[in-house]
Amino acid sequence: MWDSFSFSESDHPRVLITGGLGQLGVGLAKLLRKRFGRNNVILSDIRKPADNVFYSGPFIYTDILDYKNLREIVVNNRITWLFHYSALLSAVGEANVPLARAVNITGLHNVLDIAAEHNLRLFVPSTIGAFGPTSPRDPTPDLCIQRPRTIYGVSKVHAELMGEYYHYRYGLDFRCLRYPGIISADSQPGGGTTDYAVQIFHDAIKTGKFQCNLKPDTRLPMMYIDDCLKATLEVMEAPSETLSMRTYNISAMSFTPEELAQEVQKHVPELQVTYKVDDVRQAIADSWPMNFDDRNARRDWGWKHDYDLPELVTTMFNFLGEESRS
Ligand SMILES: NC(=O)c1ccc[n+]([C@@H]2O[C@H](COP(=O)([O-])OP(=O)(O)OC[C@H]3O[C@@H](n4cnc5c(N)ncnc54)[C@H](O)[C@@H]3O)[C@@H](O)[C@H]2O)c1
Ligand SMILES: C[C@@H](O)[C@H](N)C(=O)O
Repeated sequence: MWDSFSFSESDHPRVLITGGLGQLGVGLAKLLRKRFGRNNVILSDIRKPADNVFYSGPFIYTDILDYKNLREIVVNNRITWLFHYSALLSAVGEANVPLARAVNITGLHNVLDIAAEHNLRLFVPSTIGAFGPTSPRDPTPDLCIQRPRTIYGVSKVHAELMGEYYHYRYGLDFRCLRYPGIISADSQPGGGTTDYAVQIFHDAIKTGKFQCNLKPDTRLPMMYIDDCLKATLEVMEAPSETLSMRTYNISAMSFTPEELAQEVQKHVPELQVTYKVDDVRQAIADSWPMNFDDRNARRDWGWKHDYDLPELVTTMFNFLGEESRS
């Protein structure tokens, strides 16, 4: 269906993004299309895309739980790189453990087997949620105890270990980054513990009131979406021999709701913040890293973030302010 790409585009990887209609996938597709050509990047999901997404480049229905459907798409489109974004995040995962187990674990098995069979370069994101209460939390290094207490975290540790196992056992080119909580202006988070840090911007603009579901002093690692997507492309393009590991922490900033609210109030001084703690999310956040040690990523493939907290907040308001004026 998408075979009419130009000659120069044929030198590039042929990319498939699974779970691409969530918070991160559309932005990733935009970045990759700029780099590799519009028709070389196929966005996929089980949901119906909005018009602007559908018309911005190739989109296809892909259910990662349907092994044959996934394999057919990889074969028919001659996919060479796969970004596996489908998942149920931490809070929605706790609300539906059987579905999270299916999507995050069985789905990953399908993706791994197809990637190994067709010699794909495979990116699977992991998360700060892959650590737990017995991990060192301030800071959390790449290699330490990982005993998460959510199905999301358990499935992500499983993904890290399975990907690395397939790499060493079968030569699969598996690459994995542990993302912090990601903050974006033009896409909504999909039900995680860090969602408050996106919601505060929308509520500040719309109502001037924000009710936070975590305690004011809950410190978590966070990152602006542009940094996250830049890191993802960089680690996929890094020469294999520069990667001393296959799973890396990446970090940009760490803050508490109180610190974020203070920075937001520099732009919206009238913002009123109240706290109504969600026990499930609070317990999850209390077991996660407070600061992330990403020295190995910085050393091996030159990772460097661009956005700190003030820069992030200014960028979010510039974007949302423009949107509300248009
Ligand atoms: N957003 C963050 O803060 C963050 C942080 C760390 C890691 N990550 C990881 O990055 C990836 C993308 O995150 P996101 O925030 O865009 O997630 P999201 O929840 O917003 O989107 C996930 C997508 O997966 C799709 N999906 C669910 N079941 C599926 C199935 N059976 N087949 C195909 N697709 C299916 C959903 O429809 C959804 O569009 C995830 O793996 C997530 O764990 C995200
Ligand atoms: C941190 C991350 O994996 C996701 N945003 C969550 O809170 O579940």
